[in-house]
Amino acid sequence: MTISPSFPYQLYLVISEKDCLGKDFLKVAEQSILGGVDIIQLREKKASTEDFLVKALKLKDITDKYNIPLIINDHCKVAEKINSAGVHVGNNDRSPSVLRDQQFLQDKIIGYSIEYLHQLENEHTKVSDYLGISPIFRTDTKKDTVTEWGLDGLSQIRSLTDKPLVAIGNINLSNVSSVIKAGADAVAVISAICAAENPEKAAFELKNQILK
Ligand SMILES: Cc1ncc(COP(=O)(O)OP(=O)(O)O)c(N)n1
Ligand SMILES: Cc1nc(C(=O)O)sc1CCOP(=O)(O)O
Ligand SMILES: [Mg+2]
Repeated sequence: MTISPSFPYQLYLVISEKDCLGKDFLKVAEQSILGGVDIIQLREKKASTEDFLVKALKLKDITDKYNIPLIINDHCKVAEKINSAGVHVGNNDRSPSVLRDQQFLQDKIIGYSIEYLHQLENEHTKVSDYLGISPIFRTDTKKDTVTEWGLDGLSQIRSLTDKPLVAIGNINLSNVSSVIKAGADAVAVISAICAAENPEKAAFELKNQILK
Protein backbone atom coordinates (compact mmCIF):
# COMPACT_ATOMS: atom_id res chain seq x y z
CA MET A 1 0.00 0.00 0.00
CA THR A 2 1.05 3.62 -0.53
CA ILE A 3 1.39 5.66 2.66
CA SER A 4 -0.32 9.04 2.44
CA PRO A 5 2.21 11.81 3.27
CA SER A 6 -0.53 13.93 4.87
CA PHE A 7 -1.88 11.06 7.02
CA PRO A 8 0.92 8.53 7.49
CA TYR A 9 -1.00 6.28 9.90
CA GLN A 10 -2.38 2.90 8.93
CA LEU A 11 -3.71 1.28 12.08
CA TYR A 12 -6.02 3.55 14.07
CA LEU A 13 -7.33 2.48 17.47
CA VAL A 14 -10.55 4.04 18.74
CA ILE A 15 -10.73 3.33 22.46
CA SER A 16 -13.12 3.63 25.39
CA GLU A 17 -13.02 2.10 28.84
CA LYS A 18 -16.29 0.23 28.24
CA ASP A 19 -15.13 -1.33 24.97
CA CYS A 20 -12.12 -2.83 26.80
CA LEU A 21 -14.53 -5.17 28.64
CA GLY A 22 -13.04 -4.87 32.14
CA LYS A 23 -9.40 -4.60 31.10
CA ASP A 24 -7.49 -1.44 32.10
CA PHE A 25 -8.00 0.80 29.05
CA LEU A 26 -4.63 2.50 29.56
CA LYS A 27 -2.88 -0.87 29.47
CA VAL A 28 -4.85 -1.81 26.34
CA ALA A 29 -3.71 1.45 24.73
CA GLU A 30 -0.05 0.84 25.61
CA GLN A 31 -0.14 -2.80 24.49
CA SER A 32 -1.79 -1.80 21.22
CA ILE A 33 0.96 0.73 20.53
CA LEU A 34 3.58 -1.95 21.19
CA GLY A 35 1.71 -4.16 18.71
CA GLY A 36 1.75 -1.53 15.96
CA VAL A 37 -1.12 0.95 16.41
CA ASP A 38 -0.10 4.28 14.83
CA ILE A 39 -2.76 6.68 16.15
CA ILE A 40 -5.37 6.56 18.93
CA GLN A 41 -8.75 8.25 19.35
CA LEU A 42 -10.39 8.54 22.78
CA ARG A 43 -14.16 8.02 22.38
CA GLU A 44 -16.21 8.03 25.59
CA LYS A 45 -19.81 8.62 24.52
CA LYS A 46 -21.32 8.67 28.02
CA ALA A 47 -18.64 10.51 29.99
CA SER A 48 -19.11 14.00 31.43
CA THR A 49 -16.63 16.58 30.18
CA GLU A 50 -14.77 16.33 33.51
CA ASP A 51 -14.48 12.54 33.35
CA PHE A 52 -13.48 12.72 29.71
CA LEU A 53 -10.74 15.20 30.59
CA VAL A 54 -9.34 12.95 33.34
CA LYS A 55 -9.21 9.97 30.98
CA ALA A 56 -7.74 12.07 28.17
CA LEU A 57 -4.90 13.34 30.38
CA LYS A 58 -4.01 9.81 31.47
CA LEU A 59 -4.12 8.49 27.92
CA LYS A 60 -2.04 11.40 26.66
CA ASP A 61 0.79 10.46 29.05
CA ILE A 62 0.97 7.14 27.22
CA THR A 63 0.60 8.44 23.66
CA ASP A 64 3.23 11.13 24.36
CA LYS A 65 5.62 8.49 25.74
CA TYR A 66 5.49 6.68 22.38
CA ASN A 67 5.08 9.80 20.22
CA ILE A 68 1.70 8.61 18.94
CA PRO A 69 -0.99 11.19 18.01
CA LEU A 70 -4.02 11.32 20.31
CA ILE A 71 -7.30 12.32 18.65
CA ILE A 72 -10.28 13.40 20.74
CA ASN A 73 -13.78 12.32 19.71
CA ASP A 74 -16.49 15.03 19.89
CA HIS A 75 -15.10 16.94 22.95
CA CYS A 76 -13.29 19.81 21.24
CA LYS A 77 -12.79 21.78 24.47
CA VAL A 78 -10.99 18.82 26.02
CA ALA A 79 -8.86 18.56 22.88
CA GLU A 80 -7.77 22.15 23.38
CA LYS A 81 -7.13 21.73 27.12
CA ILE A 82 -4.83 18.75 26.65
CA ASN A 83 -3.31 20.00 23.40
CA SER A 84 -4.24 16.82 21.55
CA ALA A 85 -3.07 16.07 18.03
CA GLY A 86 -6.60 16.70 16.78
CA VAL A 87 -10.30 15.88 16.87
CA HIS A 88 -12.77 13.60 15.12
CA VAL A 89 -16.28 14.87 14.40
CA GLY A 90 -19.35 13.66 12.54
CA ASN A 91 -22.60 15.09 11.27
CA ASN A 92 -24.03 15.63 14.76
CA ASP A 93 -20.97 17.44 16.10
CA ARG A 94 -19.37 20.83 15.61
CA SER A 95 -18.47 21.10 11.97
CA PRO A 96 -14.91 20.91 10.60
CA SER A 97 -15.13 24.33 8.90
CA VAL A 98 -16.08 26.04 12.17
CA LEU A 99 -13.43 24.08 14.06
CA ARG A 100 -10.72 24.88 11.51
CA ASP A 101 -11.26 28.59 12.19
CA GLN A 102 -10.33 28.10 15.83
CA GLN A 103 -6.76 29.12 16.56
CA PHE A 104 -5.99 25.90 18.43
CA LEU A 105 -7.08 23.64 15.56
CA GLN A 106 -5.48 25.48 12.69
CA ASP A 107 -2.54 23.08 12.42
CA LYS A 108 -4.13 20.05 14.04
CA ILE A 109 -5.68 16.93 12.58
CA ILE A 110 -9.42 17.16 11.89
CA GLY A 111 -11.21 13.92 10.98
CA TYR A 112 -14.73 14.00 9.55
CA SER A 113 -17.21 11.12 9.17
CA ILE A 114 -18.71 10.52 5.71
CA GLU A 115 -22.20 9.05 5.84
CA TYR A 116 -23.53 10.43 2.53
CA LEU A 117 -21.81 10.77 -0.85
CA HIS A 118 -22.79 14.43 -1.21
CA GLN A 119 -20.59 15.25 1.82
CA LEU A 120 -17.55 14.74 -0.43
CA GLU A 121 -18.38 18.07 -2.07
CA ASN A 122 -18.93 20.15 1.04
CA GLU A 123 -16.80 22.75 2.78
CA HIS A 124 -16.21 20.46 5.77
CA THR A 125 -14.56 17.76 3.68
CA LYS A 126 -12.31 20.40 2.10
CA VAL A 127 -10.84 21.48 5.44
CA SER A 128 -10.56 17.98 6.94
CA ASP A 129 -7.33 15.98 7.06
CA TYR A 130 -8.96 12.59 6.68
CA LEU A 131 -12.41 11.15 6.08
CA GLY A 132 -13.87 8.41 8.28
CA ILE A 133 -15.87 6.13 5.96
CA SER A 134 -18.78 5.47 8.24
CA PRO A 135 -19.33 2.48 8.43
CA ILE A 136 -17.77 0.01 6.01
CA PHE A 137 -19.65 -2.86 7.64
CA ARG A 138 -22.52 -2.63 10.10
CA THR A 139 -21.29 -3.03 13.68
CA ASP A 140 -22.81 -3.63 17.10
CA THR A 141 -20.26 -1.19 18.56
CA LYS A 142 -22.07 1.82 17.03
CA LYS A 143 -25.67 1.33 16.02
CA ASP A 144 -26.69 4.88 15.01
CA THR A 145 -25.14 4.69 11.56
CA VAL A 146 -26.67 5.51 8.19
CA THR A 147 -25.03 3.95 5.11
CA GLU A 148 -23.27 0.60 5.12
CA TRP A 149 -20.71 1.47 2.44
CA GLY A 150 -19.30 -2.00 1.92
CA LEU A 151 -16.18 -2.55 -0.18
CA ASP A 152 -17.88 -1.23 -3.34
CA GLY A 153 -18.90 1.99 -1.60
CA LEU A 154 -15.36 2.44 -0.32
CA SER A 155 -13.95 1.91 -3.84
CA GLN A 156 -16.42 4.43 -5.22
CA ILE A 157 -15.38 7.03 -2.63
CA ARG A 158 -11.71 6.26 -3.42
CA SER A 159 -12.38 7.13 -7.06
CA LEU A 160 -14.00 10.45 -6.10
CA THR A 161 -11.48 11.95 -3.66
CA ASP A 162 -7.75 12.09 -2.92
CA LYS A 163 -8.35 12.77 0.79
CA PRO A 164 -6.92 10.12 3.13
CA LEU A 165 -9.66 7.55 3.83
CA VAL A 166 -10.01 5.87 7.23
CA ALA A 167 -12.29 2.84 7.01
CA ILE A 168 -14.27 2.01 10.16
CA GLY A 169 -16.97 -0.46 11.18
CA ASN A 170 -16.59 -4.17 11.93
CA ILE A 171 -13.07 -4.43 10.56
CA ASN A 172 -11.05 -7.40 11.79
CA LEU A 173 -8.29 -9.80 10.77
CA SER A 174 -10.53 -11.59 8.30
CA ASN A 175 -11.51 -8.53 6.23
CA VAL A 176 -8.76 -5.94 6.79
CA SER A 177 -6.82 -6.88 3.62
CA SER A 178 -9.88 -6.46 1.43
CA VAL A 179 -10.60 -3.06 3.01
CA ILE A 180 -7.07 -1.88 2.18
CA LYS A 181 -7.36 -3.30 -1.35
CA ALA A 182 -10.63 -1.39 -1.82
CA GLY A 183 -8.77 1.88 -1.25
CA ALA A 184 -8.51 2.70 2.45
CA ASP A 185 -5.38 4.52 3.62
CA ALA A 186 -6.00 3.38 7.18
CA VAL A 187 -8.33 1.16 9.17
CA ALA A 188 -9.88 2.14 12.48
CA VAL A 189 -10.99 -0.54 14.92
CA ILE A 190 -12.51 -0.81 18.36
CA SER A 191 -13.45 -4.39 19.19
CA ALA A 192 -10.78 -6.12 17.10
CA ILE A 193 -8.24 -4.72 19.59
CA CYS A 194 -10.13 -3.54 22.69
CA ALA A 195 -12.09 -6.78 23.10
CA ALA A 196 -9.13 -9.04 22.28
CA GLU A 197 -7.66 -11.18 25.03
CA ASN A 198 -4.21 -10.02 23.91
CA PRO A 199 -4.47 -6.48 22.46
CA GLU A 200 -0.77 -6.36 21.54
CA LYS A 201 -1.02 -9.54 19.47
CA ALA A 202 -4.29 -8.38 17.89
CA ALA A 203 -2.70 -5.09 16.84
CA PHE A 204 0.42 -6.86 15.57
CA GLU A 205 -1.59 -9.23 13.39
CA LEU A 206 -3.77 -6.46 11.96
CA LYS A 207 -0.73 -4.32 11.18
CA ASN A 208 0.99 -7.23 9.43
CA GLN A 209 -2.03 -7.75 7.21
CA ILE A 210 -2.17 -4.03 6.39
CA LEU A 211 1.53 -3.92 5.47
CA LYS A 212 1.43 -7.10 3.31
C1 LIG B 1 -12.12 7.26 12.50
C2 LIG B 1 -13.54 7.52 12.85
N1 LIG B 1 -14.47 7.49 11.89
C3 LIG B 1 -15.76 7.71 12.19
C4 LIG B 1 -16.14 7.96 13.49
C5 LIG B 1 -17.57 8.25 13.84
O1 LIG B 1 -17.72 9.61 14.28
P1 LIG B 1 -19.21 10.18 14.49
O2 LIG B 1 -19.92 10.00 13.21
O3 LIG B 1 -19.09 11.53 15.02
O4 LIG B 1 -19.81 9.21 15.58
P2 LIG B 1 -19.33 9.03 17.09
O5 LIG B 1 -18.00 8.33 17.07
O6 LIG B 1 -19.19 10.39 17.69
O7 LIG B 1 -20.38 8.21 17.73
C6 LIG B 1 -15.13 7.97 14.47
N2 LIG B 1 -15.43 8.23 15.75
N3 LIG B 1 -13.86 7.76 14.13
C1 LIG C 1 -16.72 4.60 16.38
C2 LIG C 1 -17.37 4.06 15.18
N1 LIG C 1 -17.78 4.87 14.16
C3 LIG C 1 -18.36 4.18 13.19
C4 LIG C 1 -18.94 4.79 12.02
O1 LIG C 1 -19.49 4.07 11.21
O2 LIG C 1 -18.82 5.99 11.94
S1 LIG C 1 -18.45 2.54 13.48
C5 LIG C 1 -17.66 2.73 14.94
C6 LIG C 1 -17.36 1.60 15.83
C7 LIG C 1 -16.30 0.68 15.27
O3 LIG C 1 -16.16 -0.35 16.17
P1 LIG C 1 -15.82 -1.83 15.72
O4 LIG C 1 -14.44 -1.81 15.21
O5 LIG C 1 -15.92 -2.61 17.01
O6 LIG C 1 -16.83 -2.26 14.74
MG1 LIG D 1 -19.12 12.31 16.89
